[in-house]
Amino acid sequence: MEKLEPVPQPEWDGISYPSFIPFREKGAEKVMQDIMDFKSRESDIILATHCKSGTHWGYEIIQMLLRNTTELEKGVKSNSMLEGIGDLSSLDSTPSPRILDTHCKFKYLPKQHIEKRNKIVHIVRNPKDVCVSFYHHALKDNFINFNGSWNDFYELWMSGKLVYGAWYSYELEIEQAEKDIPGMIYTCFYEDIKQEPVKEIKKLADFLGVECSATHIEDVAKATSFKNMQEKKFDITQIFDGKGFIYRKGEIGDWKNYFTVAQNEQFDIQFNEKMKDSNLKLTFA
Ligand SMILES: Nc1ncnc2c1ncn2[C@@H]1O[C@H](COP(=O)(O)OS(=O)(=O)O)[C@@H](OP(=O)(O)O)[C@H]1O
Repeated sequence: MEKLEPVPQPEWDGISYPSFIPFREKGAEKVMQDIMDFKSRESDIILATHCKSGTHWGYEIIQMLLRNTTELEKGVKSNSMLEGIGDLSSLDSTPSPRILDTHCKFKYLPKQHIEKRNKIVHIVRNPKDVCVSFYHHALKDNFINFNGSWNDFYELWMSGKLVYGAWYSYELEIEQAEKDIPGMIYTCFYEDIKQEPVKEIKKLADFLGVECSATHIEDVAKATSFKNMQEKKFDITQIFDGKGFIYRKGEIGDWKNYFTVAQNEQFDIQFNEKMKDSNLKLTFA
């Protein structure tokens, strides 16, 4: 594959962001302040994820539950990402309930949404698989300043300097918020949804306050299977090699195909140190 020229990455508050975030056009301060000042509706759902944790998947499950449909949303999910939309007032015309997704840390979420205790769905994924998924994304899409090998990417991850900040700080911050404001955030795990989609989608429906039949839940699980989404969803990177990067593999444990024994040991040491006060129960299968 032809190598891409690196592009400069915008920064704000010590964190770098992908080049498609409209920092250059609007100014970083304005983009982030607009998110924090965003006027929330009671019915808004924020889908909060660190990158590559299953955002597109979660988005489709939520929209199917809320809209009582099994149709995948048309097109690329780009008009719901808080930091990706240049002009947030464009969301004024989106009918309720709106699903708004973001990879920004909890402290940058819309203040009103938090004050009103509106719902937040948070998906966590084994960070080793997140790292591998991120690596593939970075290779195909020049949204971060990366042009290297797996080992280079692994080092970048370990340095905590990837876009949106370190996985650890993201997850620890949202875990703390979940403790501080009980009932507002629903945390689910990529691996659980993959292994028991019907059970997990039912739990999500309960959190969202959506009543639906067992048949509908089963249909949503089928419609949002990796195979169906990979086949039917348009992925902008299909222009690169026909495969895209959003619906790449959709598996648990792909990290084992990339991490060396030494990298895995080093990762575990960092993970155990950073997460020593966390109660997150992750699956490292
Ligand atoms: N339906 C379904 N089932 C299982 N897995 C799925 C599904 N849809 C997307 N994916 C996988 O999620 C990974 C992409 O995560 P995100 O959507 O969060 O990416 S992004 O940060 O918004 O770019 C990416 O993971 P990898 O395949 O490991 O790269 C996707 O394949």
